[in-house]
Amino acid sequence: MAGKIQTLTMEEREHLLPMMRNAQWVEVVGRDAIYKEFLFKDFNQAFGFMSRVALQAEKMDHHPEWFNVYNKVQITLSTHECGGLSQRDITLATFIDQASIL
Ligand SMILES: C[C@H](O)[C@H](O)[C@H]1CNC2=NC(N)=NC(=O)C2=N1
Repeated sequence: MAGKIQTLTMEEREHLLPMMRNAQWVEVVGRDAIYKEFLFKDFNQAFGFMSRVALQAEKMDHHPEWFNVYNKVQITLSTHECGGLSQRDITLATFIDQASIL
C-alpha cells in the first residue's frame, strides 16, 4: 500500500530547490510552497496551457493553486496532505515548465 506522502527532507530541498529557483520558481514566504508566474501572448495561449496542466493534475491526482487573468497565470504548488512541499510538487512543477513552452 502506498505510504502517506511526506514533505521533502532537508537533503532533498538542498538538491531540488536550487534547480527550481533556476527555473524561476520562488519559495513562498511564510508557507512551505513554491510559486511562479507565467505570461502568454493572449488568453487563448494561457488557457491552452492551463488545459494541459489540468489534465496532468488529474492524471497525478495533484492539483495546483492557480489564478488567471487574461494572459497571466499565477501558480502556487504545495501538498495539502502533508502540509508542505513534496516530490509531487516538484514533479508537477517540472511538467508545468515543459507545458509552458509549447
Ligand atoms: C482526494 C484527493 O485524492 C486528494 O485531495 C488530492 C487531490 N489533489 C491534491 N493536490 C495537492 N496539491 N495536494 C494534495 O494533497 C492533493 N490531494
